[in-house]
Amino acid sequence: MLEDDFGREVSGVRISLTDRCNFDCVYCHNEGLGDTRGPMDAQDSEMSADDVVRFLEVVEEFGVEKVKFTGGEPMLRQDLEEIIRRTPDSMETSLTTNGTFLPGRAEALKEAGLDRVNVSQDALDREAFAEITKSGAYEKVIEGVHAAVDAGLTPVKLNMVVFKHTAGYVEGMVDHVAENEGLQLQLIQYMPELTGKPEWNIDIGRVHDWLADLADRVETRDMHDRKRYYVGEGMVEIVDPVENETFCANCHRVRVTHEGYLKGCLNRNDDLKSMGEMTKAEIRETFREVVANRVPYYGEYLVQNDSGEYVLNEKYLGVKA
Ligand SMILES: Nc1nc2c(ncn2[C@@H]2O[C@H](COP(=O)(O)OP(=O)(O)OP(=O)(O)O)[C@@H](O)[C@H]2O)c(=O)[nH]1
Ligand SMILES: C[S@@+](CC[C@H](N)C(=O)[O-])C[C@H]1O[C@@H](n2cnc3c(N)ncnc32)[C@H](O)[C@@H]1O
Ligand code: SF4
Ligand code: SF4
Repeated sequence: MLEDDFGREVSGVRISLTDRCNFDCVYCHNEGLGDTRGPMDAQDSEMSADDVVRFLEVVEEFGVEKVKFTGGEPMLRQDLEEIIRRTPDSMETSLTTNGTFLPGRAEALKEAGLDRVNVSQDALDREAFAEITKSGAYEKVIEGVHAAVDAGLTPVKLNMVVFKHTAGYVEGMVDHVAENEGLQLQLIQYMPELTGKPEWNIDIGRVHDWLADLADRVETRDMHDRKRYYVGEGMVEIVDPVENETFCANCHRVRVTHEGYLKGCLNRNDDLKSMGEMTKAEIRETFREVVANRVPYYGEYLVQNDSGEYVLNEKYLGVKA
């Protein structure tokens, strides 16, 4: 396995298959690319299934054992089943989706080799859901979650971004996963630095404290040092990257944008490396280079100046892959 200068082995890759989406969530960071969503038709600039598979075959050689497919909305890719079918068997394969296209496709994804799915569901309330996602697809998403559980794409993690619009629904979602087999809850700290709306922020520390009191037991996951709270039959995981040095110190994934750029960190766009028409040998070298240039973001790469603004740590100015 390749390791960066901070001792972080790269055991996983996170691939955005498209930046297109049928939702318009108010907080969306579009995997670090900001609001770059274009037309809904398939775009020539998107990596082809062949490109994705070639990359996966290369990183398998380096011991990468997990792949996460995401987007935009990855299920807008009609060749998603093909990509999953051609993903190396040695890899754990998961998908993060808004869930609308799972009804009718969950079974086929399972048959193609998908192990599990995360579905974004920010509230158990139709109106709040519509306000956040700017879509009327609440029922479709609920149906999608059921389809995923029935197809055995479990555990199905429900992704909920904790911010001003959802804070009142956290308790209901915790009860929901405790009562329904096959579901887990993933509470995601809102990342204001990607949206420019700091006023929507909620203190995630309070959610940790509340869950610590409620839980029967607490575990810490290797990836990102994330806390997992076990409440009754349910599990609630907190994803809290913001200003969290421990999270970054345990970051083991390289990212790939929908256009086939490798990047060492979600929040950095200055270390992009295009795979373009590369041969496997060239991808091998580029992957090594991107891993060698990885630096933790919070605590190391990004620091606050005297006015409280986030600026690049001088130590890393000029670090470009
Ligand atoms: N800053 C940062 N955020 C991340 C990272 N990985 C995941 N996230 C955020 O965590 C949220 C949930 O991501 P998912 O794709 O559902 O899954 P995951 O938590 O990464 O992985 P699994 O739990 O293994 O399925 C998203 O909002 C991501 O942007 C990371 O490395 N850095
Ligand atoms: C960018 S979406 C892509 C996959 C898919 N469209 C979906 O919504 O699940 C991946 C995850 O990022 C989360 N996310 C988006 N913007 C965020 C932000 N500003 N802060 C925290 N999480 C965010 C979403 O809630 C979602 O769970
Ligand atoms: S569904 Fe996912 S990609 Fe689409 S707007 Fe919402 S968070 Fe962003
Ligand atoms: S270094 Fe930190 S911010 Fe960057 S991808 Fe890893 S955990 Fe996320």
